[in-house]
Amino acid sequence: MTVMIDGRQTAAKIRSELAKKAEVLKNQGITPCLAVILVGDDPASQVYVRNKKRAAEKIGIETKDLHLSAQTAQSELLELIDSLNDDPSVHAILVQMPLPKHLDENEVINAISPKKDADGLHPKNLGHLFMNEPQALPCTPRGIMVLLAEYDIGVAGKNVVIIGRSNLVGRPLAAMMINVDATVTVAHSKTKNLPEIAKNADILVVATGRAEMVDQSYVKKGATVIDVGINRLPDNHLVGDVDQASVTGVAAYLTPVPGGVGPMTIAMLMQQTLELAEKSK
Ligand SMILES: Nc1nc(=O)c2c([nH]1)NC[C@@H]1CN(c3ccc(C(=O)N[C@@H](CCC(=O)O)C(=O)O)cc3)C=[N+]21
Repeated sequence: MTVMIDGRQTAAKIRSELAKKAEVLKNQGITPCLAVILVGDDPASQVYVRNKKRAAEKIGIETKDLHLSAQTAQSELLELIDSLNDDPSVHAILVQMPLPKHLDENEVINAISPKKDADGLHPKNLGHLFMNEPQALPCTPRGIMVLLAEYDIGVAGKNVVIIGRSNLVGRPLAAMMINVDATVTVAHSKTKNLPEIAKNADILVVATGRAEMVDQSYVKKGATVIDVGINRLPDNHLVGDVDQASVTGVAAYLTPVPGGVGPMTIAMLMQQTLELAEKSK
């Protein structure tokens, strides 16, 4: 029997708590505000940005939409970030990734004030995370930790295998897992004997960006499988990085795509915006 983890429901519950928190802040004269910078016209990015905006509106978080052309120069983007850093009405800044090739993502993340780092990706915040004194946290890994807690899936002492070592997901998730006493393996495209290593996992997190690459040969009976992938197929339907049909019946818990980690990412972004607004007092 495989329990499907309901990210939509968990995210909805969190959002309704956040709406109350936003109300409290407003009564204190603070209107929480998230600035979202989107460079270029990637259709997937536009969908995410729209989802973020809708979630923010419902909670009572203001958003500032800054849509720049795909040809925007690095200097222009950095100037925009500087002006948002200096704008007291803005509490959180997110630059939608990936950026067009001619732009330097790391330099852009570095330019965001750590105090307004909606994504928790600034090196200072990543450093705090690695020292187990977390400040702003990356939203997708944080959403995964909250989902596991919500379903009472313990992490301490468990073998956690993370496939994928991105700055957005794999690396910060490894730190979060270490901080709660998991035994962590980070696997990636150069890893040898990947199915064998994955099969050691009590909790397997798949964040490779390769549609349905993980099937039941990677999964230990009774494991928890977290699917971080969002892949749009040519026929326009959405699949994860896990072959869900193959893994169903083997895993004890599985996150679906859509409706798993994705909605949690957005809920965590909203939570962080409120936390940053609160700290700005
Ligand atoms: N600076 C930055 N921060 C991010 O957090 C960030 C980013 N860049 N770039 C891209 C990834 C991806 N991401 C998602 C957010 C929501 C859904 C989401 O809402 N997914 C829905 C379905 C969405 C759909 O229908 O396309 C679901 O899984 O149920 C998915 C993916 C945030 N990311």
